[in-house]
Amino acid sequence: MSDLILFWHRRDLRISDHTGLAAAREKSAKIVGVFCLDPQILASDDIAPVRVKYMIGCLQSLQERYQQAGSQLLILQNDPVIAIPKLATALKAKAVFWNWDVEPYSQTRDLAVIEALKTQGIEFLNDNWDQLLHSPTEIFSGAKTPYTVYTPFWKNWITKSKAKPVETLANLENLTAEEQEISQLTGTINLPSAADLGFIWDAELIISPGELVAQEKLDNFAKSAINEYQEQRNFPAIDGTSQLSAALKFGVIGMRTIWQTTIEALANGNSEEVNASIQTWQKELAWREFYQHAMYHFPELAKGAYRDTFKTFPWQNNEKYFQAWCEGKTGYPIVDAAMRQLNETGWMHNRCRMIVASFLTKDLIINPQWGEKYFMQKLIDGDLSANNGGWQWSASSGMDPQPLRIFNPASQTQKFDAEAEYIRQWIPELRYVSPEYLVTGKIPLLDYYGTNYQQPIVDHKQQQALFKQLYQQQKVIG
Ligand SMILES: Cc1cc2nc3c(=O)[nH]c(=O)nc-3n(C[C@H](O)[C@H](O)[C@H](O)COP(=O)(O)OP(=O)(O)OC[C@H]3O[C@@H](n4cnc5c(N)ncnc54)[C@H](O)[C@@H]3O)c2cc1C
Repeated sequence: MSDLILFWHRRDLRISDHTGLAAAREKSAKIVGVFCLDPQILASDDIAPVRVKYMIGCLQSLQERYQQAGSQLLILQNDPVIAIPKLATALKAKAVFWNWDVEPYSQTRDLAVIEALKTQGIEFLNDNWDQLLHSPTEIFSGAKTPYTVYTPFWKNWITKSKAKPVETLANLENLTAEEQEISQLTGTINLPSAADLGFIWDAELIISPGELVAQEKLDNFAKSAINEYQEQRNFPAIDGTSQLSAALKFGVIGMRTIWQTTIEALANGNSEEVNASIQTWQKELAWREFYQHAMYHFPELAKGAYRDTFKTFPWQNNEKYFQAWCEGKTGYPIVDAAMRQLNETGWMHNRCRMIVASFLTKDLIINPQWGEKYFMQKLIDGDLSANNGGWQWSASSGMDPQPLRIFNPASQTQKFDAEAEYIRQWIPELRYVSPEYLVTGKIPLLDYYGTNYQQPIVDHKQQQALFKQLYQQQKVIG
């Protein structure tokens, strides 16, 4: 009989193209998966019910995938620092394997698990960076320091050779009947629903869970939309992007598989435009890695502004404005449409994420951390590194060298939603207002009476002048 290896899944809910599982499979055929519902994570105040529902769906699919491979995925609901070593000890596991993560909480927790395993004499392997093409310990500047600017990071990152997808887990041995009983006595449970955990999301998921769905999504994207990505990705009324962010957040698809798809697409690309489009998409994948590396090297990013000027910025933090922003009732149609898309579906188009983040910070002069947290409370793909990176970029508080980027909601709409299709989709009360008013945001007074739509809560021109003034003062103080 083979030695038992427990594989602890966290943000890698699949069995295909999985480097940690492949490493475990080289050692033994007896691999049993385990996922621990961590009460500390579930109790934090930035969890989106839609994200939990998606995750539970992915766990269900992972259970099926394990069964097909001949084994199973066990579920625990307890502090992993206690529960994982306890289960491994009870089952006399030879080793516990998992993939390493960049987030500060994960790293502290994992070190505690390692200590507990060591005291039990159980082996562990945790140095796989499955969710990245290149680990944060691989990419450094000429001065051997981590990059703080994206473009030089990309130039270096793209030159590094990338691993091929690894084989899907198969032909496994399962626990014996006796071991099954022991695992139950040690606290394994049936997979609960999101509602059982107290997270209610009644609407249909905008993105179906599971690795087979994610693979299909990738295949469909690679068949057509990737070829026009550069052109189409900025228009929120068009399905021009992959919508793979939730799958990537939970590791429902492997990064090597995604990369390989882009290489094949480039090989089949029949024009310079098509190849430029594919490379633009590759650059987005590199943004994801850049922000994860940044979080690993500068964990203080999770706590607030990176730039000194913004560490003590006099944010006005008007609660009524914040509420209006959250509810999509600012009177700025593009901002409101985007916030309503987020509230109703748990997803928002990237262009709109940038617009609403700029609006919250530069027009409403509200601390970006408020917006960052609200996004985490709503997004199906909410991810600490990407979300923090996006907010710091938009607020000008991050590592980006171009500090004052202020989006004008009207000109953004004219460029990216010129027919106001997106606005009319998400703001039903504006459906019958002429697009020419919606794109400028200058809606005739008469239309407000007919629609009940909110008049603008602030004046963009005035607010951007105020923001610039505060910024200049702050620079002098700083
Ligand atoms: C304020 C703000 C907050 C954001 N919060 C998140 C978040 O919580 N989770 C998240 O995954 N993305 C976040 N993003 C990045 C981006 O908006 C989403 O990744 C993208 O909209 C997801 O759609 P897609 O999968 O169709 O992307 P595509 O355009 O198809 O891109 C492919 C993949 O590349 C990655 N990616 C693309 N753009 C970025 C980016 N700017 N930064 C990091 N990774 C990127 C994502 O994993 C994405 O799935 C945020 C952006 C901003 C401006």
